[in-house]
Order: sequence, then C-alpha cells, then structure tokens
Amino acid sequence: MIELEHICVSYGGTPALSDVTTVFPDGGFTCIIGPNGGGKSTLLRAMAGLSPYTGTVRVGGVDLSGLSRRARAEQLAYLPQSRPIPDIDVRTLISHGRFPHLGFSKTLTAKDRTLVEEAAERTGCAPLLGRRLRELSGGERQRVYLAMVVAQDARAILLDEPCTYLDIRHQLELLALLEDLHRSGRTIIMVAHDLPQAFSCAGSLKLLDGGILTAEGPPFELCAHPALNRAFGASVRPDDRPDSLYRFRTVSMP
Ligand SMILES: Nc1ncnc2c1ncn2[C@@H]1O[C@H](COP(=O)(O)OP(=O)(O)OP(=O)(O)O)[C@@H](O)[C@H]1O
Repeated sequence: MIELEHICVSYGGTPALSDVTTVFPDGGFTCIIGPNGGGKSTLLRAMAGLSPYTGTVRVGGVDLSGLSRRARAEQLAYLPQSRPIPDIDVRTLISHGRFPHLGFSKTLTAKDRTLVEEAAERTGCAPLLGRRLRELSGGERQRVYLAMVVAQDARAILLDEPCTYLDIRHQLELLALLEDLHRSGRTIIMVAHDLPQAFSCAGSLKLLDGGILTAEGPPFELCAHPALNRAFGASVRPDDRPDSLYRFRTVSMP
C-alpha cells in the first residue's frame, strides 16, 4: 500500500499540491485524472521521491525518505512524461531498469539479463533490441521506456501519460499489458488524459484539480461526481453500446 499524508508541493512559493491525503492499495489499478496544471505529474514525482514535498509518503508502511535507492527501486518504478533520448541502443536502455538493483560490480547477472529479455518480449520490443534509441519513432521509443520500467520488476509502476505518441492500436496494446501486469499482482498508477480510457481501465480514480484532490472512487461512482464537471466542463457516463471501444464516454454538460 502507498499512503500519502498531507502532501504539499510548491514551486517558488506557488502551491502545486495542497494537503493531498490518500491511499493506493496494493494490487490496485488507479488512474489520476485532472485538467492541465492540476498537479498530476507533481504528485507522481513526489511519490517517486523526485520532487521535494512536505508530508509523508509511506510505501509498505515505511517512510519513502528512509528507503535506500535499491529498496525504493524494488517498490516503485516511475516512467516520467518527458524523457531524455540518449545515444544508446535499446537493449542498454532496457537494462537501465536493472541498474538500481546491481551490486558494487555494476554488472548484469544472468537473472538481470533474463528480466531484460522478458521485458522486451512482453512489451513487443524484442525486434528493436539492436536498434539505436534515437532512430526509433516516438511510439516505438515509448514502448522501449515501458520495457525499461517492466524490467525494473518493482511492485508498483507509476506512469505519467504513457499513451502519449501511441496510435490507438498501440494504446490498446499498452493498456492490455498494464492489465496483464496488474493481474500478476503489480500496483498500477497512471496519469491519463483520455477520460473514457481512464474510466474503463481503472479500478479507482483520483481527480486532482488546482492541486487539490477533489474526488476519488471507483469509475461508476466518480462519473456522477459534480467535481468532474467543475474540473473539465464535461462529464463521463457509462457507454454500453456493443461497438464502443470503451465502457464510458465523455458527455457535454449544460
Ligand atoms: N518545475 C516547475 N517549476 C515551476 N512550476 C511548475 C513546475 N512544474 C510544474 N509547475 C506548476 O505546477 C502546477 C502543476 O503542474 P503539473 O505538471 O503537476 O500538472 P499536471 O496536472 O501534470 O498538468 P498537465 O496535464 O498539463 O501535464 C502547474 O501550475 C505548473 O505550472
């Protein structure tokens, strides 16, 4: 379980997150939604220990600030929204997922190499292993970064808008992969902008608006919440048409 207590983040004195207290249960699939500037990325960064915050983040009952780099890597893998594109090959990039686990020798063990191969296979990146990262399309690169996160083999995976750059086929493949990871016991926490998609894949959602957690709950409860309309000027309804891609649709509000 990941517990957040009274999390506040400010940039130059301007609050980006105000007193966020909530829980991400073990094995849950949670989507964080909210308008632009709502504080979603800031929240993930704080949870990954990359943004200074006040308050407490507890992972498995242990304060995040008290965890070693290795222990943190075993608990949390984080895929940020924007990433560098180093001039390395795909296999090396995916291997970076194992780096926090390596001992003093900094050498990949047979187990590390197996996890890299499996992550590449699972994310459809196996044919890309010998390619240079810089030569890939945005969508291919996105999948390679996801493979790196999978290779880290952490209990919880934090993803900031992982569907960016992906065409609809690859978005659906990525969601299926996340569902697969979720079924195998991982905790999935994903920032998402596509509301029907977020409502359809998540077991629970959290709405961040103006740095405040204004609503949270399972999809069928949250879609009726007035905070959704306040945040987006639109809302979400179940969609049971048999040919609909998602189980929810966005609707305009009067
Ligand atoms: N490095 C920074 N320096 C100053 N202000 C920042 C910084 N990063 C974020 N902010 C501000 O903090 C607020 C929250 O930003 P954040 O990126 O967390 O929002 P978000 O919900 O992820 O937005 P989006 O949907 O547009 O990606 C915004 O007002 C933003 O301008």
